[in-house]
Amino acid sequence: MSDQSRPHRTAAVIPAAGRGVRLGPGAPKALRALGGTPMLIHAVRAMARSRAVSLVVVVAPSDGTAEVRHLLDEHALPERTEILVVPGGDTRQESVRAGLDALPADITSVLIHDAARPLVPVDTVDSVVEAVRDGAPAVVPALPLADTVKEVEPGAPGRPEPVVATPERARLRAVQTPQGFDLATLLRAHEAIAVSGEGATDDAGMVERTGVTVVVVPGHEEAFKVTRPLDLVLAEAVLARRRATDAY
Ligand SMILES: Nc1ccn([C@@H]2O[C@H](COP(=O)(O)OP(=O)(O)OP(=O)(O)O)[C@@H](O)[C@H]2O)c(=O)n1
Ligand SMILES: C[C@](O)(CO)[C@H](O)COP(=O)(O)O
Repeated sequence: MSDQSRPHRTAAVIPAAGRGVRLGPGAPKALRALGGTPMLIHAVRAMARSRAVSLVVVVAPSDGTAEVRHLLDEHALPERTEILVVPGGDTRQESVRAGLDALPADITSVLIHDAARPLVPVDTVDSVVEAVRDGAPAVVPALPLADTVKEVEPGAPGRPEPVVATPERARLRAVQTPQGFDLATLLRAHEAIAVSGEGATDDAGMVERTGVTVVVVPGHEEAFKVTRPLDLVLAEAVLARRRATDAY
């Protein structure tokens, strides 16, 4: 359980050090444009829109910290939000760890948010923060699945893969970010996983392995991850619709 006696201060860590291989050749994914603005700037604004977030740590490509600092300086961001930039690592897990290491001592809870999810609405961010502040040590936004999922036995490349199981779809959720944590809980998970040397595809998965219960709050369709070229087409369409209908 989180320490309820300390005053809350929430930070967001944005891992943005990936190359974006699945998106295709070009600049690191977080620096590519969405509606004329780098995806990372959208992601920082998405975190800063939450009144609960007073610090954002951007984890930049290790050879791109100066470029990222420059980008942040030239785009409008709320003045009440402090922004730090640190260099990332070779894996998402290492990049998140670099962001956590930069947090000041008064931070009690943290959001980990993919730069690759630039359009997450503030209500989703706030509901994650609220659940953590209410005492949940680990919270993920998630949506039910539309497709049926099969577990397969991976075989040789190009060969059909045998199905070994069909998990009950109604019990499955597709997990998004920001994922919210009591900071001490997430740090313990990172330390435990670093020792065992195992990788993990999200932070909540690491916390689960330490025996802590992770809870789910509703995610949002527009919090999807820009991973492949078609995702960028969809993100452009969502952004254009927002700009036509909101003061975005
Ligand atoms: N070494 C890494 C790898 C990933 N990330 C970040 O983790 C988030 C989720 O990763 P993903 O969408 O897989 O991004 P990439 O690793 O850039 O994509 P790909 O796997 O296609 O190269 C992204 O914001 C990415 O920048 C990171 O900070 N450091
Ligand atoms: C953290 C995540 O976005 C949750 O769905 C996802 O696991 C990241 O995976 P990636 O392969 O690093 O994009």
